[in-house]
Amino acid sequence: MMRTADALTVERLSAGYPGRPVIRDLVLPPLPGGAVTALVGPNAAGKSTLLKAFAGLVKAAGRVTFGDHDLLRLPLAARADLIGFMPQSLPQGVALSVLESVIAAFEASRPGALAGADAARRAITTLDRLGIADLALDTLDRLSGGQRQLVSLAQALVREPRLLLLDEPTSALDLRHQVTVMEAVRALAAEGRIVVVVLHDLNLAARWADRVVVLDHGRAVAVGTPAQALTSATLADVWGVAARITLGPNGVPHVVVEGALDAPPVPAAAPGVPPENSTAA
Ligand SMILES: Nc1ncnc2c1ncn2[C@@H]1O[C@H](COP(=O)(O)OP(=O)(O)OP(=O)(O)O)[C@@H](O)[C@H]1O
Repeated sequence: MMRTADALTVERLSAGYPGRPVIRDLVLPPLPGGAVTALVGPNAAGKSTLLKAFAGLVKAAGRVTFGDHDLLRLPLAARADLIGFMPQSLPQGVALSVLESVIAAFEASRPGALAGADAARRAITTLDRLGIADLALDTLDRLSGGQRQLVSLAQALVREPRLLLLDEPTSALDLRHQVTVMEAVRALAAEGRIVVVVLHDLNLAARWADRVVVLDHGRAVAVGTPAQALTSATLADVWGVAARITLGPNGVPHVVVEGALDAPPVPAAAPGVPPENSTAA
């Protein structure tokens, strides 16, 4: 039975690479179980580094607690038991079938937990949940970019982790698959998990996340509901764009980017060029 009271707390977290500090003294309000948190911010803000710090894949100092666990001091095997991490890209050159790769992802973290047939059943259920059971026997190397992304997500989900860290799970997906993935993300959170998802599409974040953390230069510059965190002022300060934000009837903000703040004005259409959709006389 999933414990729903667990929250992820981050206190004075610093993380980075040798000679390259990225996250500095980060403090976040507790991220509760059952909620989807979108992590947004410009390129190189430190979003992937933060997820990797939670997962134990980069050097980190400070304090991150998850329920009773002191995450940064937990041995990697114990962390792998709690956390499902979907990286930005799937490694190339792996000659496994989709199904074999998802079974392998399960067995890597829970060796011997299920007999072969049960592990296979679980892997197929996971593929089915993401609408890609028909890819089960395809070789990883022959998949499209979007299919690879869905398989990578299946590898993170198959262990049913309590903390799910997804790095841009929708960046290569068509509209229909974006919805499939975000619905799956919401369903996973509804089961009591904590989901932290890196997204570049702010409207996707606004539509699907309960809260948004805006990261810039390794610091959280806005945290709150989508409407609180995604303001014109934040988009100007952090992304350098002029944006109009409208609020839908359910309070969900919609972001329309009008241009770069330092860009020259867009020239008017040249005279004599018929507007689109007009029929030339
Ligand atoms: N392995 C590494 N070694 C050294 N520096 C790295 C390494 N990986 C990332 N960095 C640096 O850390 C900083 C943050 O990178 P990170 O990948 O966390 O950003 P991000 O917010 O996820 O960016 P993006 O939106 O472009 O994916 C960048 O300046 C990057 O160059």
